[in-house]
This record gives sequence, C-alpha cells and structure tokens, in this order.
Amino acid sequence: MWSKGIYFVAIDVNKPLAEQGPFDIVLHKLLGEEWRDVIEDFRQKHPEVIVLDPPDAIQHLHNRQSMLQDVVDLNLSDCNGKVGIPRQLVITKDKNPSTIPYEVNKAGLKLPLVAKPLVVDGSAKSHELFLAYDEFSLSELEPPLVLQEFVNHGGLLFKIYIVGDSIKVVRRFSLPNISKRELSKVSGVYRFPRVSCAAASADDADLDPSIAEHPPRPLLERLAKELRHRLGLRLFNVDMIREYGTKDVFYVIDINYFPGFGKMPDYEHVFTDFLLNLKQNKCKKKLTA
Ligand SMILES: O=P(O)(O)O[C@@H]1[C@@H](OP(=O)(O)O)[C@H](OP(=O)(O)O)[C@H](O)[C@H](OP(=O)(O)O)[C@H]1OP(=O)(O)O
Ligand SMILES: Nc1ncnc2c1ncn2[C@@H]1O[C@H](COP(=O)(O)OP(=O)(O)O)[C@@H](O)[C@H]1O
Ligand SMILES: [Mg+2]
Ligand SMILES: [Mg+2]
Repeated sequence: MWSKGIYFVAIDVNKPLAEQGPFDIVLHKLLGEEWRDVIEDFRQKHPEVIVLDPPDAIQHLHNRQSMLQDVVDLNLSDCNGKVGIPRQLVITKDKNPSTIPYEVNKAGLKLPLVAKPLVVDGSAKSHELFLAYDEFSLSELEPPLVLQEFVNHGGLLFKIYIVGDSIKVVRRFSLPNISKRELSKVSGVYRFPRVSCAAASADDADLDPSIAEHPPRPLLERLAKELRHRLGLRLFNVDMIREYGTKDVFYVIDINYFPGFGKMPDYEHVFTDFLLNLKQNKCKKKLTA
C-alpha cells in the first residue's frame, strides 16, 4: 500500500494504543469489555484519529435479534422492491427448551425453521445453525436462540458488501429450496455447517436468471444508505435472499461487521480509496473549522 501512501501497522493489544502509531485511522474487530474500554478511552483522548467503528454500534450486530431491527424499521418504497426480514422468534436462555414447540405455535411461525444462536461472537459455535422440520425436535436445542422461518430462495444468496459509500454484490450458493412434499416427509433438526463460508462463489455458474438477477440498484443504494446511518457503521456486509418465485421480494437474514473483504471483487482499490477519502475529508473539516 506504499504506492498510495498508506502504511498498515498491526496493533499490539498488550501495549497502550496511544504509545503506538501515531495513527490516522484505527481499524478494529476485537470483542470484549476490556477492548471496548481501550477503544472508547482512545477515541475520547484522540479526536484527531478516525476510529472505525464505534464499539457500541458493532455490539449491536453481535445479537441476531438487534442486528435485524433496523431492517424492520425501514420503509423502502419506490425502490423497485421490498426488503424485510423473515418472521422470527427469540427463545431466551431462561426458557425451558421443552416449551419451544408451544412458543412456536403461539407465535404462528411456519415450518421449516432455521435455528440460530442468538449471540454472534466470532466463534464457530455462534455460526452453528440448525434446520428444523418439526417444532417438537426444537426442544433438543440449547437456548438462547433465534428461530427464523426458512424462506425458499432458489439456493442463491446475495452478499452485499458495504465499505463507506461503496456497494459490491457477490452471489453465493446457499441452502436449496424445501418443498412442501419434503416438509411433509421429513422430521427432526439437522445441523448445517457455516454455509456462507463453505459455499463457493456462484458468480461464474450457469444460473437461472430469475433467481440470479442482482437486486435492483436503487434498492441496494437506499438499503445501504439507511443501514449505514441507522447502524452507525461503515464496514459491514448484508446477507440478502430473494423469495423464490418473486422478482422483487427480498429478506435480510444476516449482517456482519467487518467481514472478510478479501472475497469482495476489487477490494484493494475500494478499501484504499475508502481510507484515503476518510483522511481527506477529516483534513478538509479541520481546515474549514
Ligand atoms: O472468514 P471470512 O473471510 O469468511 O469472513 C467471515 C464472514 O464470512 P463471509 O466472507 O461474509 O462469508 C462471516 O460472515 P457470515 O456470518 O458467515 O455470513 C463473518 O463476518 C465472520 O466474522 P465473525 O466470525 O462473525 O466475526 C467473518 O470472519 P472473519 O473475517 O472475522 O474471520
Ligand atoms: N431464514 C432463512 N431462510 C433461508 N435460508 C437461510 C435463512 N437463514 C439462514 N439461511 C441460510 O443459512 C446461512 C447462514 O445463516 P446466517 O444467518 O447468514 O448465519 P451466519 O452468521 O452463520 O452466516 C445463510 O447464508 C443462508 O444460506
Ligand atoms: Mg451469513
Ligand atoms: Mg453472520
């Protein structure tokens, strides 16, 4: 990155942040109270440094209920499509797992369901998901959980990468549709691995255009703008699916803070331009202040 005048320095978490650098921008993805305090303290004492992003805003994405709340609150009209979230139910830690079938029925959730650990903490376990074909088998799972209706989407997922103002979409293979026939024949809960990580990019495959067509650009731009603003974050990605058989009904199922941007096309340019712009804007603000 020398050619663009950017020099990346790895932070040593065992040394005070203020003694390292000086930094123009601090990028971070560590979790935990201790690190949060370090970053907050540094932000307050060094307003001249751009810290990406605020720990509290990042924390919001570490819970699968709160991460999707801002999507629920959005009202995207006139954007060539609709964006919502699948119907879901949170099963808290204090709930006895044997009451889950009752809770599912009471909430009127339709099978099959995806069961996801409520908390996302970067561990493999927090990405351990289950597909439930009947509500009784859900009693085998360990709360806290989010139970989400499985939405047929033709086995294809859109990863929408947001880096500041830039938006890039990548297609990935996902879970195949579940037919009514399959649902009536199968029961039980099935663990599935970290699909999005294992799945190859679907961009080069020969795909059905009605499934693979990218979400409309105006919709993505509004979604990205609103989420950037509401979440208060500049580096994240959104997993979005198109409801099978529709042209423009989309669901956001996951939002990840600072994901592996290496899988985003042209990431080197996008990322370096983003950093340079941040720095330039900060300098401009300083001059006009
Ligand atoms: O490891 P990668 O490059 O696949 O990136 C992970 C992301 O995968 P993706 O590229 O979006 O499919 C991954 O996204 P998913 O939750 O799998 O959709 C997470 O962002 C993950 O971070 P964490 O474990 O939640 O802290 C990301 O992990 P780290 O980048 O933190 O290792
Ligand atoms: N409601 C859903 N309907 C259909 N498929 C889903 C749903 N939720 C998750 N999936 C599938 O499971 C994968 C992992 O779920 P996700 O919520 O993205 O968790 P993670 O944070 O572990 O990536 C998704 O990429 C998608 O393939
Ligand atoms: Mg995901
Ligand atoms: Mg995720």
